[in-house]
Amino acid sequence: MTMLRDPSRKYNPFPQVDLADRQWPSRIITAPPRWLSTDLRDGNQAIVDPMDSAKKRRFFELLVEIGVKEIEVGFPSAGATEFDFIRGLVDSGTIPQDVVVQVLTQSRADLIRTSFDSLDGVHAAVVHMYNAVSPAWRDIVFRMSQQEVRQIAVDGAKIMRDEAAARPRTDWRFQYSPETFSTAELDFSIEVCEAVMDVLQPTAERPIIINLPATVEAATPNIYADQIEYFCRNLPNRDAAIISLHTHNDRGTGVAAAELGLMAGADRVEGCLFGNGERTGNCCLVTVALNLYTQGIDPGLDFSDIDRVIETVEYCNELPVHQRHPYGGELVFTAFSGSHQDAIKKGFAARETQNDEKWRVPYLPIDPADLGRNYEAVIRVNSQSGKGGFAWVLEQDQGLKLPKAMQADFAPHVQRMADDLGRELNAADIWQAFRDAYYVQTTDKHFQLVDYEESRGADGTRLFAGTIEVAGQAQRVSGRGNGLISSVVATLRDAFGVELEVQDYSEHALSKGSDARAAAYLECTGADGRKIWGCGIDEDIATASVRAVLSAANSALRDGDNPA
Ligand SMILES: CC(=O)SCCNC(=O)CCNC(=O)[C@H](O)C(C)(C)COP(=O)(O)OP(=O)(O)OC[C@H]1O[C@@H](n2cnc3c(N)ncnc32)[C@H](O)[C@@H]1OP(=O)(O)O
Ligand SMILES: CC(C)C(=O)C(=O)O
Repeated sequence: MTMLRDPSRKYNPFPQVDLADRQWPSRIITAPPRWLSTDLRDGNQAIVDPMDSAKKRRFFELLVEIGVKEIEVGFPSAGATEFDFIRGLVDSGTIPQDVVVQVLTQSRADLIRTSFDSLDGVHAAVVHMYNAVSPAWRDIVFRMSQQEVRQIAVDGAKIMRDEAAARPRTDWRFQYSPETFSTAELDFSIEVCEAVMDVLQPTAERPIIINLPATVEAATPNIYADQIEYFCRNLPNRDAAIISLHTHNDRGTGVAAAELGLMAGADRVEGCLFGNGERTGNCCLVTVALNLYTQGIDPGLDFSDIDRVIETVEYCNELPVHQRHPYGGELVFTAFSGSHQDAIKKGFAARETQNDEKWRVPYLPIDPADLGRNYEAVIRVNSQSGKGGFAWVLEQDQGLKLPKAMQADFAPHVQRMADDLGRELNAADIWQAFRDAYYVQTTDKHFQLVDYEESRGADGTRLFAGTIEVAGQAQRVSGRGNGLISSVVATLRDAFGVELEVQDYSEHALSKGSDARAAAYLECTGADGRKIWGCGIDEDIATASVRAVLSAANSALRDGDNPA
């Protein structure tokens, strides 16, 4: 069996919705929807080993902490694990008063009653009933006519109504899902929902939740939006219904469908954290919420410590959050490639001079710090990286702010290391490459400063007098110049024949790295006019500059200049 040359023999294009005057494309979302987490139900029913009570409890507590106010806690009639967890949650009295728990049931009398049993006594609860309504399910699963399928819903609604009335300790609310809504005839879905509403008699003050699932995502998200707008416009007594979305991700557009569905008039979104759920998963609540956040809308869900959320979700689901998952994935704020690194580094630098809070860092749609992520992982270095990459890492890790021209000088050292190792370079690798390239904080070098003193002559010139180890042999040397740096340059020239001409010098205080307080950078030309860079790091800024000259001398020697 292979892919068909003519797939139209097997698959039909999804029909358009007849809604020429659709309004949703020009609407914008200005407020967050109501959120329902179905992690403990749709998510849980789709994992290899469904959660035990301890895991469900841990997940429940996480959802409460994040700020989710509506939580589908399970499918109580599925078995003892589910029922006991829900009953235990209720009996423990730990469900916060502002949180409403929800359970799912097929529209079958015994299952509905078990569902009410599981929640009886809780302050407030939603019983969520479903039955499939679309042609394939009617024909294949139920082998029933439209009217018979409609009757399943009506019968179930009557049992819900009666069970609720018989258990007055709880504030019961109702939810109905015409399962497979997205592949059903719209007018039939409306007819079934209207029939359920006729039984349950919702009002604007006590509305029913009508949840419209894309049980299997079968079309582009604009079609789902059309379906939602059509449904909202044509449902009688619309004010008595909260319209809820429940999208799946079979075509990879579950989040888009939910967003367009909100534009089309829905009030509520069901989904799972990081998109767990049947098959390709449910709509990811984290993504929808943070998409709103990046548009300046407070989603009402708090992902300030997203790594802790991921840790719990991964533990409970026993599924990893993909490294590229929007907002949460380990790599989603990381740039390896040179041009991205360059732009991000400039973006962060611009923020330091910018005088407002507006986020404008290229390639980063959100400030990772808002999600509790630090900036260290924003730029990582491998063979695809550029100067901005290692410069960022050296600055973050060691506090070194390499002059731009020195970055270019150091780049081939990093590139060589990345190519040789054939893997990502971590901060320690880059620091090692830097120390090797500029003979910084290493004993493995030709010229090694042991000690020195500086004095001023009567004519204003400076005298450098010190001990320098040359290939392991200590030598007392001295030289005179207009300043400390030039006196060290003169010393190296007079004592060892090293020709260096200083072109540029810069220094800065260090906030990171061992005990060092200052870094000095020296740009020189060697005997043949070639550029040579030196770097010195020391607690004392003057000594750092002396070290920078020796660093340049060592580099000159390595690169074949001025054999001493
Ligand atoms: C889209 C969704 O995610 S819906 C949620 C799905 N989640 C789950 O199914 C997880 C929990 N489910 C379970 O543990 C089990 O399915 C149970 C305990 C609820 C029921 O188990 P069983 O009694 O063995 O029934 P099963 O699930 O196999 O369903 C088959 C029967 O239910 C009927 N049925 C299916 N859905 C519905 C419904 N919504 N309303 C009424 N009847 C239904 C089918 O037509 C079939 O009937 P048949 O045996 O006469 O052909
Ligand atoms: C029960 C319903 C809401 C469901 O999970 C689905 O259709 O995907």
